[in-house]
Amino acid sequence: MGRTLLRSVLEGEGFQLVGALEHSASTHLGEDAGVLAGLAPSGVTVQSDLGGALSGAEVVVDFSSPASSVRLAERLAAAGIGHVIGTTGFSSEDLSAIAAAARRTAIVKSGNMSLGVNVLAALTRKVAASLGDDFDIEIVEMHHARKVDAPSGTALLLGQAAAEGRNVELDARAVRVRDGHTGSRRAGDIGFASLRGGSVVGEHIVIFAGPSERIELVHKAEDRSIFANGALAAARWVKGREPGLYSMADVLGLDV
Ligand SMILES: NC(=O)C1=CN([C@@H]2O[C@H](COP(=O)(O)OP(=O)(O)OC[C@H]3O[C@@H](n4cnc5c(N)ncnc54)[C@H](OP(=O)(O)O)[C@@H]3O)[C@@H](O)[C@H]2O)C=CC1
Ligand SMILES: O=C(O)C1=N[C@H](C(=O)O)C[C@H](O)C1
Repeated sequence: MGRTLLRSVLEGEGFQLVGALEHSASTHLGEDAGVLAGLAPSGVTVQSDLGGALSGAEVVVDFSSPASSVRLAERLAAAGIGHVIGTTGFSSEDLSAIAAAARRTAIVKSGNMSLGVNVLAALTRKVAASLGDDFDIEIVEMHHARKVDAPSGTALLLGQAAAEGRNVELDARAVRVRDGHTGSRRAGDIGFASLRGGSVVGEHIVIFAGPSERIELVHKAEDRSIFANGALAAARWVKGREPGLYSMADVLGLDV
């Protein structure tokens, strides 16, 4: 995502790249960020020094790992710099740390930055609210072979929308893995299935399986630029906002 994001920043309008941060073992340290993204030199060098990378920054857009996003959230909160978090795979402790940071600075966090998925989440909430427990909700996701977390952040976001539509807690209803003699499906559960393979950018299906009929809501990402462009819309929106933890529905003004 770093390279995709660099291309969107450097080719788009209204943004100035002031820093590019990587982990300390990255083979890209010292490279020009523009060249790394396949563009003309940008004059910004990829570095692992947080203080250096943050110098002059108004907003940080962060697609990294849970541990680094939490560390970054704490640093940005102390500095009062806006934070856009696209990272997925957080533990509940990580989420609490991010919520605490959001008391001191504005954070937009979403498991999926695209317009399409956030509209899909709104639809999922509405369909879930319209149907009873005799419609079983299952969420299927497929991603490229190198994705490291499951279920995807998007699947969890869609599961959360379904749970809100049904007015239940996702944690109490989620079935994230099935294996062996599981027994029959419990009415009201929200199931997840994760597939990994090849170069799939990201596909999600929300299935409402009822007696003798089924509704399926589908999103297929075709290019990672949709995530980068959504993150930049969030960066523009979050700059100068009051501290708080915001979603892409807030950024996009979706009525959900
Ligand atoms: N909220 C959102 O909208 C999004 C969130 N994320 C999250 O951001 C974090 C960082 O993500 P990311 O930059 O991918 O992590 P990494 O930099 O760790 O990349 C993961 C690996 O997957 C490879 N890869 C990415 N896309 C594909 C594909 N379509 N086919 C085959 N290989 C692929 C990358 O290859 P290469 O280095 O060559 O690109 C890289 O080796 C993660 O937590 C991820 O879930 C990611 C995308 C959108
Ligand atoms: O790791 C990815 O690639 C993606 N991660 C996000 C997720 O976990 O849902 C968003 C997108 O689907 C791509």
